[in-house]
Amino acid sequence: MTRPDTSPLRIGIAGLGTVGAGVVKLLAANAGAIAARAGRPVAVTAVSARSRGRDRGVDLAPYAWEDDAVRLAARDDVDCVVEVVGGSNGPAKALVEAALAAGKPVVTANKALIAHHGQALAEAAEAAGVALRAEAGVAGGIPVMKALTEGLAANRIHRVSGVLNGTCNYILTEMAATGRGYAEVLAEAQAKGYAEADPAFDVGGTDAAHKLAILAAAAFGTRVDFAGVTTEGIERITAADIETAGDLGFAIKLLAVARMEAGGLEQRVRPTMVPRESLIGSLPGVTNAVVLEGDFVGTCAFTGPGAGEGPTASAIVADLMDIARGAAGPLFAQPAAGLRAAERLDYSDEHAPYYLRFSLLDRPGALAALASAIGEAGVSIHRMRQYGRGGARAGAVPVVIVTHDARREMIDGAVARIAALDVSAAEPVAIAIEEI
Ligand SMILES: NC(=O)C1=CN([C@@H]2O[C@H](COP(=O)(O)OP(=O)(O)OC[C@H]3O[C@@H](n4cnc5c(N)ncnc54)[C@H](O)[C@@H]3O)[C@@H](O)[C@H]2O)C=CC1
Ligand SMILES: N[C@@H](CC=O)C(=O)O
Ligand code: NA
Repeated sequence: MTRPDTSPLRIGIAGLGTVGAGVVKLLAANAGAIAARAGRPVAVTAVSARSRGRDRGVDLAPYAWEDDAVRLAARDDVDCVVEVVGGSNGPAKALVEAALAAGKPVVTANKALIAHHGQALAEAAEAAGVALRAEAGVAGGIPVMKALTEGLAANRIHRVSGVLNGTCNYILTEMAATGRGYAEVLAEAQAKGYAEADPAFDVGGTDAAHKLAILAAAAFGTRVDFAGVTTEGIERITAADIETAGDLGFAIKLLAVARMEAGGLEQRVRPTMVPRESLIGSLPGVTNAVVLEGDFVGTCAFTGPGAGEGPTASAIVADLMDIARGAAGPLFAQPAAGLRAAERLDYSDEHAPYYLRFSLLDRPGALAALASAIGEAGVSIHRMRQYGRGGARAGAVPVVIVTHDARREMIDGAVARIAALDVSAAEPVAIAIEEI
């Protein structure tokens, strides 16, 4: 029997923002427990960021500095690289490729990188015989990649769903709780370190789509198909939509769903109204949820913080500890070469009730024109409510409709007809309702 390696695992960290600084702090704060559990110390030796002098609340004096992050890969005192720079190309990709080529394991929080280049990078890691791990990149502190790679690995998973973007959940719940506006709450999420460098990735749904595509690959044994995710963000959701949803017993969530049916893969991210008291409907603040449905285990639900310094650092250090133990499993729960290409499922027949919000000029006949446009699109109305004057535009009145089950293309048809009416004062909003 060979003796276990008890020498320190020496880490080079690229990026010292919210996540990188969190990793430095966590490795220092819990060094003893980490060494005991991993069987050897995990110690930072070198770091890189854009600015050396910035105050990050951590003392960088003990660590070697590299201006060029990619050089971390070549350092003799770095055994393992942590990439927390961000971005699907540029220095993040160059560094990860250089580290793997040098036979060094990599831990990253960069879901954009993995969603775009995960297949090639995982194959490069396997060719080099080293680990590439990205737990922090998917639902932050929730150990969901580990669940798929280890605890649930014996199951065929047929559905993955949940809330995968902390910033959006923070915005939606703060707006609901405080009545504050979208822009103010988004700025607060940025200040707390939850948002991406470009928050359009959060509110536009792209970040959740990156994570969903990675989860789907690990859950279903398919290659990452980020381009196959139908994505819609929360940018057009207003405080009035959130309040009306509440009146109807619902909460609006940015729901991500991937499911495998008869070999076909559906992946979608969209604002959805879900029952307010449900697991998903009641998620507060930056909390994420991932629900995995397996053939033998049944349904497992995980909730926890999806973003922020501490939770993200927690996930990165857990990956580092697996590497220190020599026990890091494959990125996508199986060797990347064995992943099959995903066939996209045609789900155009899927029905759901929808919440529709229109803004109509307050004129005689406006409501009748709206109702007949909806009827012509083949959509049947379940409930309708007209609010008093005082819509976003002077002289405009918000009208909310809940439909019976309808296909999305029927809803899109109704929305297009109504948007073209001369009494329509603003672009309509359509949100699916799911009784999850
Ligand atoms: N903030 C969060 O809660 C979470 C972030 N992530 C991911 O973690 C990564 C980092 O995110 P944050 O720490 O929030 O970003 P951040 O913007 O706070 O930090 C980025 C760091 O990278 C450095 N950097 C930029 N260009 C560089 C270059 N060319 N060479 C070396 N360093 C460079 C910056 O100086 C900064 O220190 C991203 O991929 C993000 O998507 C993942 C999960 C949660
Ligand atoms: N911007 C992301 C950060 C974690 O992945 C989020 O808000 O969830
Ligand atoms: Na995670």
